[in-house]
Amino acid sequence: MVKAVVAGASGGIGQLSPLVDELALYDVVNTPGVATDLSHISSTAKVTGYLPKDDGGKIAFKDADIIVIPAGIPRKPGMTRDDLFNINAGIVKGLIEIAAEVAPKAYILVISNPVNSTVPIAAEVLKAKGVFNPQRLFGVTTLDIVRAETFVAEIAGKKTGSELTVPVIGGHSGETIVPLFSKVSPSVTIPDDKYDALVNRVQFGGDEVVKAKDGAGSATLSMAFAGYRFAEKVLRAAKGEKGLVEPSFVYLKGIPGGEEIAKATGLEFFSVPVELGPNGAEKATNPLTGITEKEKSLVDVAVQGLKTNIEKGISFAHNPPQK
Ligand SMILES: NC(=O)C1=CN([C@@H]2O[C@H](COP(=O)(O)OP(=O)(O)OC[C@H]3O[C@@H](n4cnc5c(N)ncnc54)[C@H](O)[C@@H]3O)[C@@H](O)[C@H]2O)C=CC1
Ligand SMILES: O=C([O-])CC(=O)C(=O)O
Repeated sequence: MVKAVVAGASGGIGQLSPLVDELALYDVVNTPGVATDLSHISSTAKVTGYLPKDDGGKIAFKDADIIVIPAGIPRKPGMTRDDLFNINAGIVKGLIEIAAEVAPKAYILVISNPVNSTVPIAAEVLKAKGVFNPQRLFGVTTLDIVRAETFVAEIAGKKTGSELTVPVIGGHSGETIVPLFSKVSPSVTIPDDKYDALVNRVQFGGDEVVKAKDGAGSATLSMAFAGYRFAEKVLRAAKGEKGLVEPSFVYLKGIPGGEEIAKATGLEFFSVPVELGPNGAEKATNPLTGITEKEKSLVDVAVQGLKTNIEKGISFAHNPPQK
């Protein structure tokens, strides 16, 4: 039996249907409707919806195997992901507190932005409750990889991005997002005159959507695709499938292979390709070996931005503003 929880389930991203036996939806609004809607899909999953009243959060999260968190506000044009911090930091903190109490062994997938700060908040909350397992906490950066695959495929003349593996590392906002085109598999040649624009499009793909939606939010459908891809890999790996690798924003020191990346970057958190397995992130691969000079300078810029974002999250977790 696999129980999955989606917290923030009534939003644009939350309405996805993972491959699970039991799907508990939690949100501050609308979950009865979303749950009824999803329950009509001919899958084996039992779908239930919970609201905060009557301890709905705790009941929804209780003994979950995987908890996906897309709860919180999305961007509007002109905003950075960091502008979401003041509202979303508290939302993520509250949800992780529930997870720590009633589902301490769950794989936790944080989608809520700013991921560069919400994942450190989650780690600190779990540490304070004595249940932090770094191998089971993931910042979801898969949409950056999906975008990179799509945009590289366009330039490389491939039919679809799914023919390519494009590592994207670092964080999940603007210049903290670092695509490694030198490590695309199968390898591609990016013409020099297209390189900078391609990097920029991957780094600011989210802004492209925010602008086009013109006030109606940020990416939801492509994020649902990306979230599903990542969650499904975590679940397949949990069931014993081998060779499943996907980059994710993780706490490096708690994952085999992560220590050397933490040393090289001076950061505790960084998105790196992780090999998934029953324990969660079984191994982190050092993506920095053999990268080009251009990629090295992108990493340097990313590291600076990430340092600030990570510190902001950690400090919020220890000193949340008084209400
Ligand atoms: N990691 C990534 O690649 C991406 C992250 N995002 C982020 O995902 C988040 C959600 O985006 P959307 O679904 O478009 O927003 P949305 O506004 O459509 O949905 C968010 C949902 O969260 C719910 N919510 C608010 N407080 C809550 C709480 N305390 N507990 C449970 N649910 C709560 C809201 O009621 C709403 O239904 C945003 O922060 C957005 O920036 C969006 C796209 C990509
Ligand atoms: O751009 C945003 O705010 C949402 C997001 O994280 C993305 O689409 O990558």
